[in-house]
Amino acid sequence: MNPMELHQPGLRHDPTWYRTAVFYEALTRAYDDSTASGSGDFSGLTRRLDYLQWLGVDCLWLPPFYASPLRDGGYDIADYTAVLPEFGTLPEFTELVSQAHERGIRIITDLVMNHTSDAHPWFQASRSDPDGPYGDFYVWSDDDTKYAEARIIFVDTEESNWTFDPVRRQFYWHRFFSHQPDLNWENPAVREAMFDVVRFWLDLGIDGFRLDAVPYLIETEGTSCENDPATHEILADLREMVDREYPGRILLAEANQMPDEVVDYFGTPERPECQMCFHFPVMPRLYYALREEKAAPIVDVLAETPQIPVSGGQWGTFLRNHDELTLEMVSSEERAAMYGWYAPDPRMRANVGIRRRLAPLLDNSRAEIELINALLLALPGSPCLYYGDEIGMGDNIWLDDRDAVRTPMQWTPDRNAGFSDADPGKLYLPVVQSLAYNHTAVNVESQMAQGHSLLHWTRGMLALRKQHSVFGLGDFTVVEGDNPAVLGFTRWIDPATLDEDVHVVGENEILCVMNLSGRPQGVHLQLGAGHAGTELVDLFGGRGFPSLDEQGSVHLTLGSRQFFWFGLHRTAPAPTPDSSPEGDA
Ligand SMILES: OC[C@H]1O[C@H](O[C@H]2O[C@H](CO)[C@@H](O)[C@H](O)[C@H]2O)[C@H](O)[C@@H](O)[C@@H]1O
Ligand SMILES: [Ca+2]
Repeated sequence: MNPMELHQPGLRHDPTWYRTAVFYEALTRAYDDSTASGSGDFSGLTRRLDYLQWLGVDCLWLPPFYASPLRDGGYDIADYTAVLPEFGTLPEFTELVSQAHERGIRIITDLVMNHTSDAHPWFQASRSDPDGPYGDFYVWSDDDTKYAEARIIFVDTEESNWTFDPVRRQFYWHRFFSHQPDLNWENPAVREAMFDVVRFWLDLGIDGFRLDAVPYLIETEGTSCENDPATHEILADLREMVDREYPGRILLAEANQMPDEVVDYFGTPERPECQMCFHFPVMPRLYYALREEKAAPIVDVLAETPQIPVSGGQWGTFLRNHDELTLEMVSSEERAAMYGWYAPDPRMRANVGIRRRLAPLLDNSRAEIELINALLLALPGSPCLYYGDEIGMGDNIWLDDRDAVRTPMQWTPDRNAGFSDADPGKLYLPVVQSLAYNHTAVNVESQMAQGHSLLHWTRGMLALRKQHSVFGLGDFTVVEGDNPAVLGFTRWIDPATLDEDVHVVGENEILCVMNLSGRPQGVHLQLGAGHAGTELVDLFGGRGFPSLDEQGSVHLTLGSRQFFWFGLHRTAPAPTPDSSPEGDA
């Protein structure tokens, strides 16, 4: 058992907790202001833990809250082991961690390994004293011609990945903003310093890290400077250290890459890297499938996704986060279509993506919001919700950059949406005041009071998912159907094949059927003869569905954007995993 867990009364010993967990991303600054300063803080987050527990959140992901000039939402770190004073103190942070643990909620934080702020003392020392201990901490060059094949990521603001520093009279390398110099990971001292940062936070009891912008650690001439083999070596070394010194803590990769490249961030059985990787390619396909009214984009991207190469690995899935909805992982034709559907106003775009929240993206259609969430919860992976999307919060495209989607959480219909007691003019960003998403209409308190609100619906869905570990642990098989607008798939598991310490509850085989179209659809689904006579048991409590016939097929009718989740209760024993589930395919 992980010794830390002896001191964490609310946490159950569960080495693979992240495979069945629901994650929730909350910005400390945006969640709750306990001091009327105009900015959220740790104590504010702590007093909202009961809400998160009620909602069904298992793990809170906190983006950077470290000392920072805040020129990139805190991803520009000026001191890795100090917290931003406006967010509170280190003891207040550790209190947040222990209060979360008491409620059975784990906490992961962001680790920004690729770069620092230019205000970081390491950079200041590096630029002023090239021969000193930090002289080689960053990637310096006499000219700006190296690594010419590396793309620019922040295309809205940057023209080059090199910037001239007038103090050192050399160029420094940066994959993001010019105020975020890349660390030189070829230098062993950088690795030591960053591993110590990791130890510092793990010693405080956090449960792991989201590894920010992790493909860009190492640069090699003549390459894209992404996914370098030496970057993978660093990650494998990091995992080795964490497993040795802090067993049970997790690493989650933010590698915005194609399926065959992102999968490498799990590492290999001999050299594991991250237990989890965000699945960037699947996210835009969910939105694409909804507008094209076809299952194929989802089926295709999952078919292109290689098997996770290590045991115990898990995808992290999401609909939105604190960044733009990135369109880097779709083709230029798909991107053009998505801009047309989802970002008709150029103000809605940022870099290669769309800076809008979930509800406005879907025109506040409750049916579409429910359907895309049902996809998120049923497809392979552990889902990560973005704060405020559980109540259908809106965005503010008149704010700069990704601030559009980082406005204060809307708790009540009162002043400042119950987020802060400060003068409204003092808030770090204004509360959303648009007609459709005004905080007087969209807030937690009102939705708590309405049994059919999106908030109650979301909570119910998380609870249902939790009753069936197959959603987190199971395999995925597409079911053959005759209607391209309907996605059918099974999630299935053979508990006998799982390690003893993996705790399984609920159905072993679930059929999910989702109508991606805005019109009613009929579909004939073919599960195969091994499923002959199988009963369909609606997990939402509905009745009167036909059983599968002797060929293992069934005809279903779905309303506009409707979905079903059925337990499959076979009349004959399930085939062995090799032959299951049918092709039984
Ligand atoms: O620290 C710099 C940035 O790192 C993350 O960036 C990611 O977001 C980008 C879009 O905003 C994306 O294009 C890139 O592939 C990612 O690595 C972080 O999430 C950002 O907030 C941050 O600015
Ligand atoms: Ca780098």
